[in-house]
Amino acid sequence: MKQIEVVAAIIYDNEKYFATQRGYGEFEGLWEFPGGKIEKGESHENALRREIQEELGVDISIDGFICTTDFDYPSFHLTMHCYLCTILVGELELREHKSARWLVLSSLDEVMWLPADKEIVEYLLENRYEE
Ligand SMILES: Nc1nc2c([nH]c(=O)n2[C@@H]2O[C@H](COP(=O)(O)OP(=O)(O)OP(=O)(O)O)[C@@H](O)[C@H]2O)c(=O)[nH]1
Repeated sequence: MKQIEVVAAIIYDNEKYFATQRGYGEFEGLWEFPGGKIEKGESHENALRREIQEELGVDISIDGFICTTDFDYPSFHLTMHCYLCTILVGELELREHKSARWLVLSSLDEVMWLPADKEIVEYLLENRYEE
């Protein structure tokens, strides 16, 4: 089966987490943590900084590793590495997503997450990551 390796940013500010809604493709309308595929030879950190700059127009600080999750979609196997991040420079701008929300922990379940992200949300709820 096809393997996809992705990095995702759990962007945190003032007790809220930044969730984005996919604007195109098979999973349009579902919510995710921004990020994307790691290119050949690229480090997780560089991939994450590049993707977040491309998608949201901001520079981030990567403050810690949260977890890696694996998920079997019908047509590919996903490995996703999640990092706790904060915004360093820039104003958030939705260049690819159709919508975004800052969610406190208790409202993380108010949006329809991509299937692979449910485990991440549970992990955040259990571990209560903070700056
Ligand atoms: N960025 C991101 N991707 C996720 C998450 N959860 C999850 O299942 N994915 C899946 O991981 C895959 C890769 O993400 P991507 O953003 O690079 O995908 P894409 O299809 O838009 O890539 P493309 O822009 O190269 O076409 C997608 O199939 C996406 O649905 C998540 O929280 N963040």
